[in-house]
Amino acid sequence: MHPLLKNKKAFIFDMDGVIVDNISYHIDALKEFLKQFGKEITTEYFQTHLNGRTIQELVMELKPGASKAEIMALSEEKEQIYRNLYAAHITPTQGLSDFLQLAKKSGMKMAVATSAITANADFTLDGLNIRHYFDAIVDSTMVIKGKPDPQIYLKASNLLNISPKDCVVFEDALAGIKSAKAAGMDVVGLYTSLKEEELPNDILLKIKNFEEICE
Ligand SMILES: O=P(O)(O)OC[C@H]1O[C@@H](O)[C@H](O)[C@@H](O)[C@@H]1O
Repeated sequence: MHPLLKNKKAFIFDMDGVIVDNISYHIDALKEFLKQFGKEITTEYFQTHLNGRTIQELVMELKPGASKAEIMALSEEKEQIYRNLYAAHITPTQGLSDFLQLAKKSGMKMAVATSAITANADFTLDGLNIRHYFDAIVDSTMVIKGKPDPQIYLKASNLLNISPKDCVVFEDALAGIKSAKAAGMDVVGLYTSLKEEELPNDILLKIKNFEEICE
């Protein structure tokens, strides 16, 4: 285990871009979904404005005044496109399985805190058969405010019963890093979705994948 992580008590994992390196599939799915609204996005716009935020919030911007049921139906529509695209490719981020085993053996509490909807969390955690590693799983349907608000990370630390200062968050997205820092947690940034130099510098570590911190 990396020396900077050893004296922490809990690891909280973001899901998309961290547990799976899948952001290009989300971008393709979103482009497809947005066609019905006559909208187009660039990869850069996605990275700076949308990655890590909930699809529900985006749907609310696309359809002001939509009911909760309409928001969830449209969110599910986009996420179904994503799951169809990614299902044949689902793979854990390099080194993840070894890292989860190592962390579990060293007594670390672990949680997932994702802006995804429940169906996507199920798809990923059961698809990779890793649900059993986690003491808590928080998705976007369980909080009122999504990332960059700190609520989701605070809820995860609360469920683990570990103080924020003893938690390390693994994140790839700018909104997610803001959320974790606002919750008072240290962040390990994965440069999966963004380039290394695009991640902020005021974080604990920048890594390409979990292999780097397994020893
Ligand atoms: O990185 P996280 O918090 O797991 O985020 C998941 C979300 O990331 C966003 O980028 C996607 O557009 C969402 O559809 C997805 O649910």
